[in-house]
Amino acid sequence: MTPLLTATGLAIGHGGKVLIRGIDLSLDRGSVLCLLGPNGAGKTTLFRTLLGLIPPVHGRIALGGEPLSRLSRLQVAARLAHVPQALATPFAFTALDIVLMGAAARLGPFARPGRVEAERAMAALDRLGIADLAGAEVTRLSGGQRQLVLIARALAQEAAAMVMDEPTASLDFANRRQVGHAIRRLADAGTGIILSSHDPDHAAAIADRALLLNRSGLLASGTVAETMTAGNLSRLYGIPVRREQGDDGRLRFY
Ligand SMILES: Nc1ncnc2c1ncn2[C@@H]1O[C@H](COP(=O)(O)OP(=O)(O)OP(=O)(O)O)[C@@H](O)[C@H]1O
Repeated sequence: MTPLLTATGLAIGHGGKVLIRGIDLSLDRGSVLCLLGPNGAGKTTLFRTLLGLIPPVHGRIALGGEPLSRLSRLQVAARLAHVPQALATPFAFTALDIVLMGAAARLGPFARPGRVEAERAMAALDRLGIADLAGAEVTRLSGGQRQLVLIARALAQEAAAMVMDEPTASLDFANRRQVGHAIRRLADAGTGIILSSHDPDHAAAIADRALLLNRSGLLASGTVAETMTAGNLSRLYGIPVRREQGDDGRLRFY
């Protein structure tokens, strides 16, 4: 089956200056790929490049087998949805308003969302278990609830793949777990998800594959078990890291 997203021989950076070169990645249906790396390694730059917001310095990106450079903004939106780190709006939109923006993302700029989009938005809220929050003002929701609304917005876009930049960064332990479960359930139902995290335990709990990036470039790429070794994480963060596997099979890092 054609991967949802591929990058081949990719070099990323700003203003033509290379930050990281030699990135090859592939995202399949039902898979969670986690980017790990220290602050400033280039995770957000990679995401922005994959979304077509900044041009690659070299290399090729394809969405569903089609070169990204040949796709219109609407065609990209139909293939790849973006979940930002946090909902940055001071306005009292309801959760349904926010999710409708995703449902309408595939309409032209002058089309108004109608009944079909409203139903799609409600279905997305329902799949994330927050249909009861549809009428709630987002400024009054908890950080975890707001993050679920953002994921519902991406889901309503009906793209096969999603990019999530540190989706659990500002969340407490319980909210992080709730959002993590929601992400895993979406992947198990077929969505391909590429996300970044600063928490190796959480990444190992929800991801199938990992990509380790530091300021010198791409350190490792492959399954969580083979890439998230104590040696690789020690090199990645520049501190000694130990890895243990619990009786439940979960990897934990100290
Ligand atoms: N618009 C820009 N123009 C020039 N350099 C930039 C720009 N945005 C980011 N950078 C630089 O690119 C490098 C990578 O930044 P990026 O935000 O991609 O890292 P990151 O891995 O997402 O970091 P963090 O974990 O802190 O979010 C940094 O050195 C940053 O200063």
